[in-house]
Amino acid sequence: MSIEVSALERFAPGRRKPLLSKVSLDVPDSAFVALVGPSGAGKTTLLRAIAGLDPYQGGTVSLDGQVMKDVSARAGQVGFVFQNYALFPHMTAARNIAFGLDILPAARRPTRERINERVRELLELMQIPDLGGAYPARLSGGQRQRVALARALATGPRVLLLDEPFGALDPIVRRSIRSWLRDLHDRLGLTTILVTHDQEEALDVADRIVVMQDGQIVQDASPVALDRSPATEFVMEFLGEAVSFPGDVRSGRMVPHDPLVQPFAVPETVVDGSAVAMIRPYEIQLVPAQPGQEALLKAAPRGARNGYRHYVLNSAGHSIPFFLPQDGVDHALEGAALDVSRARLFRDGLACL
Ligand SMILES: Nc1ncnc2c1ncn2[C@@H]1O[C@H](COP(=O)(O)OP(=O)(O)OP(=O)(O)O)[C@@H](O)[C@H]1O
Repeated sequence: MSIEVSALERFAPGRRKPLLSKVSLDVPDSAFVALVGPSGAGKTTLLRAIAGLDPYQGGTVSLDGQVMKDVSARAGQVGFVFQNYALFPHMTAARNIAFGLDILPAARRPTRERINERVRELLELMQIPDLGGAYPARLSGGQRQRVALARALATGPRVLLLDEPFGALDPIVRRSIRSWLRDLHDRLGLTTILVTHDQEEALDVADRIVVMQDGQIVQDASPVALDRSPATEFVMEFLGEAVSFPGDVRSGRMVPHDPLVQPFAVPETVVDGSAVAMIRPYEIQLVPAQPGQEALLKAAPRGARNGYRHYVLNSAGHSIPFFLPQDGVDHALEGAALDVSRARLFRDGLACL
């Protein structure tokens, strides 16, 4: 089921800035989208508006091209799991899962046998077949999240909205539950929007990442496109550690101010003027310094990871982290300069095209 959000606006009393300012978003059928952004960007506000849980003052939300007016219009089609959407503590896992079916009007409610069968199916699907009789207090965090997901899926929704559902889980459980969630999404043919604070989680699980800032969408792209071409300096920094090298573009070459960094070619379309090159530490490479160029003398080792050693050097007033393969490090450092030709270029905070 596709989701189309068009020019959505939400205002709050006593607040001048809109919580959502003309947000538009198209999520095709079967897509898995991660919604990321700093705290207060409007992610939860947008998700709740899509779910129909909060009012909005302008714009529309459509499912499969049908404009949805309120939460009842979405009933049964949209399942949601919110971080604070706790299980009912006085009900077993099975009754929690059945809840959405139990409260249906009599005419639409399946028989008791059919409901119990559906609960059994969902417990199987969640890989917790024996926990139907357990009360929430007895379940681990990961098991509770599976029950909450089962409850959201009980009515057979085609859209799943998840707001930080794994926030409280430890990193190992979190990693395994998210790949399981992705499998589930694929198997059930769902359309899923996941709000997460964890960039790695977003890049790992989603086929599209939507970055929000100040109640607006600043970029909507695949993980690969987002990494290769962040639209703004903010997006570049938000998605992971980045190092900035201010400099000048002159006739198709970027010349960083830092003397340790080699100039590099940029597309002819980038006009001359000041610019900032931004790069991930693992993309920085060492190359032999050109004759007459300042060369690296030393860098402080800072531990190792995955066969690479982490270094930090101080140059031109700021520290530059980078990684080198662990073999042959020492002679690679001496007399070297930094190659940052894999950097993205920005001007006034926006990507240079
Ligand atoms: N009902 C409301 N009335 C007034 N302000 C609100 C209301 N709901 C949210 N806000 C404000 O709107 C902004 C966006 O909040 P929202 O919860 O959507 O952000 P978020 O991106 O989900 O943040 P977080 O990552 O911290 O959960 C925040 O500044 C918040 O204080």
